[in-house]
Amino acid sequence: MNATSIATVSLSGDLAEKLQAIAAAGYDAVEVFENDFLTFDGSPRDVGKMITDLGLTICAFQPFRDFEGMPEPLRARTFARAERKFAIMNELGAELMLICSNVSPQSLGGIDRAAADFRELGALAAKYDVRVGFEALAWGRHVNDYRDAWEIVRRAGHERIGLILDSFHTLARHSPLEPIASIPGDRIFLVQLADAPKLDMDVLSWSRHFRCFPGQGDLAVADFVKAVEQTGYSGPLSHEIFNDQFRAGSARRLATDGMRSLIQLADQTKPHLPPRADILGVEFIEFALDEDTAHDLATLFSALGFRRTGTHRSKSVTRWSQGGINLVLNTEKDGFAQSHAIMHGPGVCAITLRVADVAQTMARARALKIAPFEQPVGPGEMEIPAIRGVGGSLIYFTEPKGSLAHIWEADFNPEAPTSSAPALLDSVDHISQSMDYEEMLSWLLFYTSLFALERVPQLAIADPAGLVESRPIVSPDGALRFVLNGSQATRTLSSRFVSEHFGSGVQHIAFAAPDIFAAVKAMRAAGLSFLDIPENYYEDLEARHGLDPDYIDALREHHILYDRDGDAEFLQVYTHVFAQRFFFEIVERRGGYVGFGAVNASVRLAAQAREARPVTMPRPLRD
Ligand SMILES: O=C(O)c1ccc(O)c(O)c1
Ligand SMILES: [Mg+2]
Repeated sequence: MNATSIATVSLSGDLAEKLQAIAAAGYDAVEVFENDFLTFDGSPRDVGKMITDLGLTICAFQPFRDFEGMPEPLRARTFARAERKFAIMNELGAELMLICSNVSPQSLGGIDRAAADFRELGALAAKYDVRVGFEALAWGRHVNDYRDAWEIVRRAGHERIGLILDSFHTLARHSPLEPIASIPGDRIFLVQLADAPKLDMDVLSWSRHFRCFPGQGDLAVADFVKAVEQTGYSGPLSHEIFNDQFRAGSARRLATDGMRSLIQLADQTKPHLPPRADILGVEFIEFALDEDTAHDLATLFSALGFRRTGTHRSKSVTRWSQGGINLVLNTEKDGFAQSHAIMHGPGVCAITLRVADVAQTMARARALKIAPFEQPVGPGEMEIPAIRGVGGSLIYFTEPKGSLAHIWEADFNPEAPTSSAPALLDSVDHISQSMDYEEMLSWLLFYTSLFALERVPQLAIADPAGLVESRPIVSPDGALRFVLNGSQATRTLSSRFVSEHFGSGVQHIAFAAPDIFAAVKAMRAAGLSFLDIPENYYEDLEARHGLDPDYIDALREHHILYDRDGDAEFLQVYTHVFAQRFFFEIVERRGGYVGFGAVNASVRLAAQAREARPVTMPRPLRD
C-alpha cells in the first residue's frame, strides 16, 4: 500500500488549518506548497515541527519554477535560487523538491541542455542531502510530456534527480499510458493524482480551476494508477487539486473526501472491498414535522392517491402507500426526526433504500469513512442500519432477505385501505436534493463511491435569479435517480432552499405514473391543483415538436410539461410548493426516456419563482 498524501494547495484555510484537516482525515504525508509556507507566520522549523507533531511527513516542497534551459546570466541566478530553497527545505524537514517544467519565454530547448542542468543541480542537491523531482507541465514551453521529462531525468544520470508523474498532465494531453510501465519505479520520486471533468478549454485554465479528486471527474485515473503500479513505484500517491470550489469549501470535509477518493481508487485498481451497492428501490421516504403541518401533508398525500396503510406500534408515525411507494409521516416529540424538524423545518429526514445486502453495504460505507448512525430503538422494534446523508438526513437500508425484509410487519399495525381504487403512482422516479454549490462534488463522491450509481453530465439551468447547476446520478437499470442541485447565485430557488432552511436536503420527489393524464385528472378531482405553466410554453411546444393541437390542449389543460428525445417522450407535472419547503413531481417516461426534462426546468423555476413572490405590478417611474 502506497503512503497517502495531499498537496496543501488543495484545501482552504491557512497552513495550520489545512494541516489539521489533512491529519484528521488520516493522510500520511503532505506536499507543502511554497505559497502556503510564504504566507504563514512561522519559521521553517516551526512549520516542520507543526507537521511532525500532527503525525505527518513532508513528501515534497513545491513548486520550483522555470529552472531548466535558462541562458546565462539567468541560469546562475536560478541555481542560486534553488540553493536558497534547499537550505529552507533542510530547516523544514522536506527532502524532495518538485521542479515543474519551464514556461519562461526566455528558456531554451534541447534535451541535453536540460539534462546537463539537472546533473549539475543533482550535485548541489547532494550537498544539502535533498532530492529533486522533475514534472512535465502540460503547458511547459519545451517539456510538456512525461516521456520527455523522463528522457531528461534519464540523461541527467544522477541519483538525486528523478521523475514526478501527475495524472492530470498525462491524461489531459492524452499521452499514452503504456510507456509509464517501462520507467523503473525507483526513478519515480512522486506520483500526483487529480481528476477533472471533460471540458473543452485551454489546459492551463482547466488545470488551475477544475481539477477534482479521482472519481469526481472524467479522466481515467485508475488506468493511470495501474500503469504506475507496473513500474514497482512504492512512494506516496499524492492528491494535487487546484479547484475554485475546494478553495471555498470546508477543509475538513474536503480532506475526508480526498481519503474517500483514495480508498475508492485503491479498490478500483485492486478490488478488495464489498462492491458498490445496487439500489433495488426506495423502501420509504420519511418526513419529520409538527402535527399541524403533518395534517396538511396527509391531506396532500391523500389527494396524490396515497392511503394510510399503517400506524407505528409505539410512535407517532404513520405509513402511507400506493403502488410500490411508501411514505412515512413522523411527528414524534423527541428523537432524530424531531431534531431534524426543529433544525430544518418540515421535510424529508430520512430515505430508506433497498439493497441486496445491508451488511455488505454498511461494511463498504465504513471502509469509505462514511459515518454509521445509531439511535436507541424501542423494545421489540427493529434496528434499521443507517448512515448520515445530505444535510444531516439519514439513509436507512433494508434488504429482501432476513428480518430487514419485514420492517413493516415488525413496527407497524396495518390499516385496511379505505379505497380499492387503482394506484395512480407506482414508484419513486427520482429524488432531488439541494445543497451548497461547494458541496456538490462531495455528495457526488459519497453517492457514487457507495452505490452503483453513474454520473450523468452536469447541466446549468436558468432560474430567474441565476444559474443552478444540476447533476443527475442514476442507477444503470433506472431503479433510482438522484439529482444534486447547487447554485452560486444567492437568490435562486435552490440557494434559498439551503439558506432559509438551515442546510441541504430533499427539495423534491418525483413519482412515476403509469398514466400521467389519468393521475392528474384523479388528483384534481380530489382537490389538488398544479403549478401554473404559461401559455407561451405551450405555443412553443407546438412549434418545436409539431404535436397535434388536441394533444397540446390536453397538456395545457393538465399543466403538464413535455419533452421528446428521438422516439422517447417525457411528461411531467409539479405540485405547488408545500410549506415553502418541498414539492412533488409526477412523471411518465415513454419509450425509454432517460433524462429529466432539462429543457423544461427553467419554465418550472420561473413558475415557482412567480408563486413564491407576492405579485407586484410595474409602476410608472417618477421624475
Ligand atoms: O499549475 C501549476 O503551475 C502547477 C504547479 C505544480 C504542479 O505539480 C502542477 O501539477 C501544476
Ligand atoms: Mg503536479
